[in-house]
Amino acid sequence: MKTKLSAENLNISFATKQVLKNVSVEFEENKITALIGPSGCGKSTLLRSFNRMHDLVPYAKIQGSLKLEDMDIYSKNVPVTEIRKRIGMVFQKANPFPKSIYDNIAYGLKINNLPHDKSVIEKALTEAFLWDEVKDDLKMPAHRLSGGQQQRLCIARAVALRPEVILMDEPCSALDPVSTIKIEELILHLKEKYTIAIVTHNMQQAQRIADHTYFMYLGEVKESGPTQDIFENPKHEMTKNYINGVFG
Ligand SMILES: Nc1ncnc2c1ncn2[C@@H]1O[C@H](COP(=O)(O)OP(=O)(O)OP(=O)(O)O)[C@@H](O)[C@H]1O
Repeated sequence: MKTKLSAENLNISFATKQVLKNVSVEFEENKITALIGPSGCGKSTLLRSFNRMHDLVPYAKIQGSLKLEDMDIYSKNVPVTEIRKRIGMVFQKANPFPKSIYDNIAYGLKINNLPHDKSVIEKALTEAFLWDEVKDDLKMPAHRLSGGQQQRLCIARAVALRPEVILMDEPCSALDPVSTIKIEELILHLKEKYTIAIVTHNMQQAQRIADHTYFMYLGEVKESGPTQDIFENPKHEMTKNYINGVFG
């Protein structure tokens, strides 16, 4: 097993509020790792720190080591554009650009000086299980797609840049059950090529797709392990209570 992405002794504060406390996590290559825990425990803050989304928050203080393989994600020598090319991100609410389906994919390729001919667009849309549904409407504004299709478009946009890691922050929480299952099938397919970290509130989802799970509480990692162990045999009472819905 190879560790693709890691955080070691990570502490993050926003002004005087400490949000992450000595967090250490490892995401293995070609695996899906779920981050679970009650609202406000710091899951999104952790995920976002991996592609430097807090850079523009002047009162954010980040201490500790974050690495993509051996590369220090916060090194002054590494441009943030390179990080975001290698570590893609998909958000809770699909956020397509106000452009056509085709241009949603082409735009990111163009600004990264990558080929953006139709075959590349087709490949990304195929990889995101969307091509067959949109191939005759590539010039249609992306916002006319359904929510689930928009989310798959955002995934296509991320995979078009050939990242190594895809971070997903509750990618299905705004979707109906059928669209959710489609995205889960897609995520399972994507792990053959990419390393995936996903924040989810959906315990069934974590069990259906994640190889490994971290349970967080009040800014700390309380327990981690193979997903099946976490759900069937949690070591801590708190993990047990959370996954059984005693609190959330
Ligand atoms: N940019 C920011 N400025 C100030 N506080 C922030 C910022 N981002 C996050 N926080 C705070 O950090 C804490 C953790 O938030 P975070 O979104 O990481 O939690 P979460 O576990 O993902 O929650 P949820 O499951 O509800 O999305 C919260 O108290 C939140 O208000």
